[in-house]
Amino acid sequence: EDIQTPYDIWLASRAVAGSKELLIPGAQRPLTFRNARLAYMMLQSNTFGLFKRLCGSHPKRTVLMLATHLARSMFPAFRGYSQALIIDEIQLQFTSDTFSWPRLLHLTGTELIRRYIEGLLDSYASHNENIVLDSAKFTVEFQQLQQRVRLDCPTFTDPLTRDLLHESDLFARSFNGSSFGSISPLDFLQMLSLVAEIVSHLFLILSVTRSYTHIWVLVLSLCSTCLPLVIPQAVWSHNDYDSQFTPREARAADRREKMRNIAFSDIYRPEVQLFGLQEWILSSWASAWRTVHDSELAHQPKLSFISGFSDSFRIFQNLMFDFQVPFLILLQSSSATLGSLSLYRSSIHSVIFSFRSLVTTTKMAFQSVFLMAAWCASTELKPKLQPEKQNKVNYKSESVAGGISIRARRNVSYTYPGCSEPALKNVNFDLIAGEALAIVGYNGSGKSTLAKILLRIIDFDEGELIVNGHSIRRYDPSEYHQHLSAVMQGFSKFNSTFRENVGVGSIAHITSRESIETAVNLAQADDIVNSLPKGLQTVLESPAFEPISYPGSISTSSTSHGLSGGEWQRIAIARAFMRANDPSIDLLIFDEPTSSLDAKAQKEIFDTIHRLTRHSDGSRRRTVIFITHRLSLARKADRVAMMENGTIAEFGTHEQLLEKNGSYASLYNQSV
Ligand SMILES: Nc1ncnc2c1ncn2[C@@H]1O[C@H](COP(=O)(O)OP(=O)(O)OP(=O)(O)O)[C@@H](O)[C@H]1O
Repeated sequence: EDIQTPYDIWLASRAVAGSKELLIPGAQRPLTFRNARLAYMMLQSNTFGLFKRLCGSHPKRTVLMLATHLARSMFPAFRGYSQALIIDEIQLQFTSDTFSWPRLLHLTGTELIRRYIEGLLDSYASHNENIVLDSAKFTVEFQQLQQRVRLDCPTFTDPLTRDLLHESDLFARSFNGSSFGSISPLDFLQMLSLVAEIVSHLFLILSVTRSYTHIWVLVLSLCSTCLPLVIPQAVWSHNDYDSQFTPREARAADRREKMRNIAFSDIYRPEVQLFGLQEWILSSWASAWRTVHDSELAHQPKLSFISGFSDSFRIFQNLMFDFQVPFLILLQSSSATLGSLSLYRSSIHSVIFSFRSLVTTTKMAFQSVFLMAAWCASTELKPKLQPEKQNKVNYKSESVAGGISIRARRNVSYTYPGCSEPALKNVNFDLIAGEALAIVGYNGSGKSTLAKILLRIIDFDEGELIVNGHSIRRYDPSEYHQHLSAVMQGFSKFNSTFRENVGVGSIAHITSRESIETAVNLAQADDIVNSLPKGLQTVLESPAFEPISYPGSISTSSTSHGLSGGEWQRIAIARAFMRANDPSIDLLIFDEPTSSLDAKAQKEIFDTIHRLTRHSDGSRRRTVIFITHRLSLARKADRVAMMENGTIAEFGTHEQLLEKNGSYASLYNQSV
């Protein structure tokens, strides 16, 4: 097997012995020799790089975190030892009749100061650790989001890629600890600390084992520790932010979720690519994250100089109550001191508990290695539509006058993944720059599929598509998208304000009220805006948005406003008009943009589209392709493509097709 990259390791770990099937995403990997070897390979080649990537913004603090983690793991042994010394001293004073209060106070005082310093160090270490972890959490979530908005639709259709992203998400989410357990690189840190704790205790145990009494204590301790294995586990207590959120923070938390939703949802992906929303999503998410994080920080325990005290008082508890009858009996018949026995016993307890934690943590870490592999591999994923560097050509607007020229050659065909029948087959046509093409045909005949291929949202399997003299595959999709505007059939309905729903059509102008109002006016949506309670600022209800509720989140259902299909359609048209008049736009594609509008509105919108495709002197400026079921609109186009069963059955002017007296003529005659 040639296993080298994190992707290879991840894929190999999903293999089911004796079967060709793969483990379902998120499934636990069995502990086999092969998986252990894979985990080792992953750790060896990627752990350092990953740590560097996640904690790279705080290198000094990370080193300090590692050091304090190790140092703190030795505190319990050190504490036990110093406690034993005090007990021995007191015992000696009692037995030798030299008891003195000042001596006792001196000893206790020294111990209190030691504990105070230890508490202070603890507090500083936690403070430092929080800073490093917060930054790692941000990085992991940011990179996850970045990778989502970077990838295109065809990349997501690959089932293996979907599984990879699923497991990579599990890894990213594990940083929050609460939902999936604490599987993360921190497990390795935890394992290191536990090993250090065990070693320090073992060292202590060995150094004080002096008599048979100690062996007895060892046996007794083992018994007393193993019996109550059912000791209630410490329960992770969540910080309850309920009612602590200010409205601004609640809005930020809400916005963070919305941006995540846009980045993750398949529904939004085409338009995220088409309108180049990547940067906007990332920056909006990052700023909302910071607002929420700042508020969470305000509720977290502060670095405190008094925290050392609380721990100091435990010494009294240990001194007074932590002795048991068997130990006292043993003590009577032995030369061992009370302090050494108490230390011995607590160390054995600690070793046993730490060992149990180590086993649990190691099991989790073993699983997390494969999720880590998924995360590392997912950051390397390449968008499928991205051309190889050596094949890439720059899109030149001025290369063809009057818009974009399109030639579909050699039987362009496309079959959706998982389908047996092609949705598009043997498509060939020529469109001169500046021409208007109407695509008509029955439902399911492949019109939208052809539009998506022309929009470079999906690829095609066979044939050749030449745009402005070059294969469409040679353009960087994001560059190509900057030269077109579109209304897609399944356009996005963002759970956001009316203004933002329109503004995303041109991110550069999203804050310009004037641009938005112009686009709204062109799409004849002014009346809708005027009827809304807060005008452009009204939050619209999106069927695609599923808000995740959490304490303090605002209820969007009570504040958002629903719209009709036709009203949403006007928003989509306004969105396309946001950039349609930009000089860089060469192609407009409208997939049934006015299907829900009345005849008058349809005509007016098409007049606007026609105006946008012409210079003021009437010369051609942009190519326009529109899909419509309304043949009275189609007849106004320069060319008409009649689609049937996934192919262009007839192509020509309206008059030519009528003359032909074929499918188009019969469809036309039925509709008038
Ligand atoms: N995502 C998809 N996965 C699998 N098959 C699909 C997908 N989208 C469309 N199809 C299939 O491809 C064929 C063409 O669909 P397409 O949406 O291009 O038709 P259309 O001509 O635009 O139809 P309509 O007039 O109803 O909008 C149909 O048979 C449809 O079922």
